[in-house]
Amino acid sequence: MPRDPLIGLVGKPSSGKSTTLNSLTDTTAKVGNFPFTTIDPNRAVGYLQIPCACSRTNLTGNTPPSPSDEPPLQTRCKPNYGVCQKGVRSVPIELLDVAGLVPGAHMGKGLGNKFLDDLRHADALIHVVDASGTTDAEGKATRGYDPSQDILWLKSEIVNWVLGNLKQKWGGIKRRHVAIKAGPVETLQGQFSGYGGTSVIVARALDKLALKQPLQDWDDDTIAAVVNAFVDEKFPTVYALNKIDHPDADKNISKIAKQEPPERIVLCSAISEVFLRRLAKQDYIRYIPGSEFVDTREDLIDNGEADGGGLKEMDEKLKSRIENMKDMVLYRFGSTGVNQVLSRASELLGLVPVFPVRNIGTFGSGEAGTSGGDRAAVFRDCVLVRKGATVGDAYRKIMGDAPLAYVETVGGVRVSEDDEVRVGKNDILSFKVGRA
Ligand SMILES: Nc1nc2c(ncn2[C@@H]2O[C@H](COP(=O)(O)OP(=O)(O)OP(=O)(O)O)[C@@H](O)[C@H]2O)c(=O)[nH]1
Repeated sequence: MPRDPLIGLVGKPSSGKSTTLNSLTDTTAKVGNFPFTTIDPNRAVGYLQIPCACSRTNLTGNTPPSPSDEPPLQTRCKPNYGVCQKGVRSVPIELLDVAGLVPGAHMGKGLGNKFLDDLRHADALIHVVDASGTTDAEGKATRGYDPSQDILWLKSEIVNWVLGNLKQKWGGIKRRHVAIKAGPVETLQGQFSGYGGTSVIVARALDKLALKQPLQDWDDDTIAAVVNAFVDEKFPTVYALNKIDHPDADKNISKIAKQEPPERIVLCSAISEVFLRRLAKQDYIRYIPGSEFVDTREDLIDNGEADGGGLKEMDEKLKSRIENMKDMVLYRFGSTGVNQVLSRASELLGLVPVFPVRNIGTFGSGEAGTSGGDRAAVFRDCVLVRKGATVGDAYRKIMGDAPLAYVETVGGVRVSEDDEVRVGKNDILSFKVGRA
């Protein structure tokens, strides 16, 4: 059965990894349950925000049109896991906290191999970079450090780890490759499977390089280029440029922006997100996590809520911190950026949310005419599948090995097991179990 996607968080000490993880996994937020039963100590559950199927205005689920402008199904959306607020659904996703990375890790420095061993399970990485330049490569306090260096050394640690292991065995690998007349994908997949490398990933890496020479003639540079391409494919990485609230961050961000593609970069201030959520919990402000909207008691009174929305009065020091945060982070960057970090990682992986429903007419989970459960509720479930997944892949992920009779999508239209699942197409599915 295809497993759930796993996103690894990496970063040198003091880059803000724990703060970022805390803001992504905020257990006290109203996010509901999650479906993962066995959680490793170094795993955590984050919530990926996606536009929910309930926000599609063309879906009515056999209900009379709503008198308001609201999409007709939105008020009845009740996820089993996570939450859905005004059509924005928070879907649980597993995160892996990969600790102890410092330069030299591939030679066993820091937590070294332990770190690299954990990493092999991740499908994508979030590299938390201290964009303020106030911590050196080992995480010690300094000023004026160039954080673009962190991006380079972290990648090279992973590459050197894989390369070191491969080169130790290269003689034998070559001989076997020639003896059994294997293809390069087959041979390399055998070597890279321990890092979660599938034949599709290996083939994509080799396609990018378009090598002419046969594997047995590869020189050291070619082997290194192959490992580099494999690491790029296996661990697509988002750079979370953290501490953007710090005055030194701007120049470092400009430098990294010249070095890395824009879709890999997200600017964030993890500490601002943690701070805002804490104040919201203590009823000092109204704040939708991850948004740019922060309302104080005064703001709400100005907006006509006489009791200030029941919010508490803040002292001058707290008020000025909030104003400062609005100026330095929210107004300049649109949000604290923390939610975008996860969204970007999911985009890199090409995750597609699939909404399995029992009843394709109502989008509910109870069959029409049966009792039990909240029959008015819609889109109870949502699972994340990878780009290119088929209806059959989604079925096996959700239902396991049970025999499949047929599958329907919106409008009761039958779809084939081989049809691809995409956002807005074949992503609301009703599986009929049994013999066709
Ligand atoms: N200015 C600023 N400081 C931050 C931000 N995020 C984290 N910090 C500070 O950076 C320091 C390190 O943060 P942590 O989250 O503990 O960093 P870490 O990477 O988990 O560090 P280790 O536990 O040593 O691996 C703390 O003093 C945080 O308060 C941010 O967005 N802005």
